[in-house]
Amino acid sequence: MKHQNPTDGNEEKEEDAGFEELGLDPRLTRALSKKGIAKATPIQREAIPLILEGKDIVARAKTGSGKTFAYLLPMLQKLFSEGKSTKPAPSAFILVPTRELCQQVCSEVLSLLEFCRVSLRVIQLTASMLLTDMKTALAGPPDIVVSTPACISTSISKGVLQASSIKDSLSMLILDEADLLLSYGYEDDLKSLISHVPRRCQCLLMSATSSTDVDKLKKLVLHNPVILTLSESIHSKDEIIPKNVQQFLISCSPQDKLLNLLALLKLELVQKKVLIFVNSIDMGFRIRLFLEQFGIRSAVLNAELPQNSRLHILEEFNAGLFDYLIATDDSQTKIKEQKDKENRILSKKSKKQIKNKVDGEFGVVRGIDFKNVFTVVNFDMPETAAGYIHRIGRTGRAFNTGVSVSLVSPGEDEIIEEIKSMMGYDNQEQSDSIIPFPLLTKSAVESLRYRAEDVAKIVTKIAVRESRAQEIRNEIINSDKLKAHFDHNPKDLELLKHDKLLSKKAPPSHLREVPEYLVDKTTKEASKLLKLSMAAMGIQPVKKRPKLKRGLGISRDPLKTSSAERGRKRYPKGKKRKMKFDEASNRGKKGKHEA
Ligand SMILES: Nc1ncnc2c1ncn2[C@@H]1O[C@H](COP(=O)(O)OP(=O)(O)OP(=O)(O)O)[C@@H](O)[C@H]1O
Repeated sequence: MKHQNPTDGNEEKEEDAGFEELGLDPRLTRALSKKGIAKATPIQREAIPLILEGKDIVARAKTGSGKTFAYLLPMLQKLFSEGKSTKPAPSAFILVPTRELCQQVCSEVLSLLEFCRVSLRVIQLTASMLLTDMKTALAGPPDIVVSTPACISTSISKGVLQASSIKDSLSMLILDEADLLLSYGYEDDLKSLISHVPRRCQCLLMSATSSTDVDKLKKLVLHNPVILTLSESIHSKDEIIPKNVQQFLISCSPQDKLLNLLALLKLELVQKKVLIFVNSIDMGFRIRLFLEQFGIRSAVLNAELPQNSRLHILEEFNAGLFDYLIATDDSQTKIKEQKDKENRILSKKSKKQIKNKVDGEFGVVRGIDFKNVFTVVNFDMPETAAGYIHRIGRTGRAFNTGVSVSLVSPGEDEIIEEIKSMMGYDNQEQSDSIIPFPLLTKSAVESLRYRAEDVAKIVTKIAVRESRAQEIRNEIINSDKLKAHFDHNPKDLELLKHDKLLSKKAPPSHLREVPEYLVDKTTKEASKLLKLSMAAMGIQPVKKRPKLKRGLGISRDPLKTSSAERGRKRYPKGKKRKMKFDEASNRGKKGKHEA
């Protein structure tokens, strides 16, 4: 096992290495330049020549560093040179932990093949496929299969893929997000597949974080691999997180997280597009309902949605059709809950009756290439340091910059310490690596407290549950429409809006804008500074979305209340009573009262 570090002195020359110097086929370099990709990233500079030489490699590089192309390009070149395959089984397997990643990698391969005008066939396998669909997909056979380990082992156990043919045909096996493959419970699937992998097969292991699982996989799959570490020092923080991601935190109570999130977004103190991570689907819907009362539209990406709805939401968000996406990163909790539930239910019902509501292959953190996300917000802190790294790795990808803001409540402090020590921040000079967010002042937060607390009160558990059920109904209908529609119009993104209003009543318009008098001078300056710095970096502010359609209520400016409202009975100061939805929404019309 060899460790490879960039040691030679001609780093500068290498820095500008184009793809031609790496020995890539001109069809591939032309394809990359058509995609506007000219300069190789460090992981690509190191990995591509070694893979072209036929070496097994373990590539550990930070999130967003281009690992996908680092293995796709040499893999395609190898298959190009093998020529049209007459083999009885696929030549290459790319194994990934989630269905979303399958889709993403498969579309990357398709796009490269299209540009190269090479007629290799790539397919993806997912757990929701019927056996007949699997048979159809694997007929031929295809040259490249992108799949989760579970689907490959199912197709072998069901005889759709012959183990003997794999032994004769497989020339490349790639495990992407390798450390997650085992923690997602794919160990048995991998072991059953690996027993059929021929010795001559070239195996690649890619991940941004290392773990004992990766070590386990190395022993299982690789032969005398080259271990690629791509950082100046083992403990450099850049090793796993791009240095172009500025990491901030806001300490607040769990109850004030919605208020702080509202202040960040409403006072425009963070740059769009914004990806908000939560640990549960309920919290995702609570945030969505809360924000839409203030005219901030979003979508919730979660495991309950039909798969093509999830993919369509990702495509719409990447296409910039909406600016805020709430992603439920419940990978750890979901698997644990599912196992607990199955164990509890098993005593009463047989396993086969368990309807698995939640898609076990769902995952929106690892490897998903969200386009142009400038800000990642950890509304709930992740359960592991690796989870944090992959979440904030959704921004600052390739050569872009990004910002992460974590809302940390007193019970979440230790995960911050765990993260700092994992990233080698424990020594003093690096203790400022995750710093308090400087643009949000206490007065700015307090200025929105009344409104936020009023609205938060009406976003009850029942409202969340109802909207969650409503969303499922909408998306199942959409999903059927989507399926039919996409068959005929694959490129159409306009068909469905996933960020449409979820509340039963149209939000009151006065909550949409923050009145001038509520925003202190410092905050105004900060917001202006942010816009100027983005403009200086050539990042256009995301265009304003068209105003929300007027609901049943007539929207009016809170400061110009009607005579009837001016005469409305005012409650003596301090006298609180249970507000209903409409009164809470009218509260803003008292204008000065809030200041
Ligand atoms: N050489 C390059 N120059 C510019 N952009 C690139 C280059 N290589 C890849 N990219 C782009 O960078 C983004 C991130 O690439 P990729 O998803 O492969 O990163 P990754 O290392 O796999 O990230 P993760 O750890 O999240 O899986 C993608 O949008 C990709 O198209």
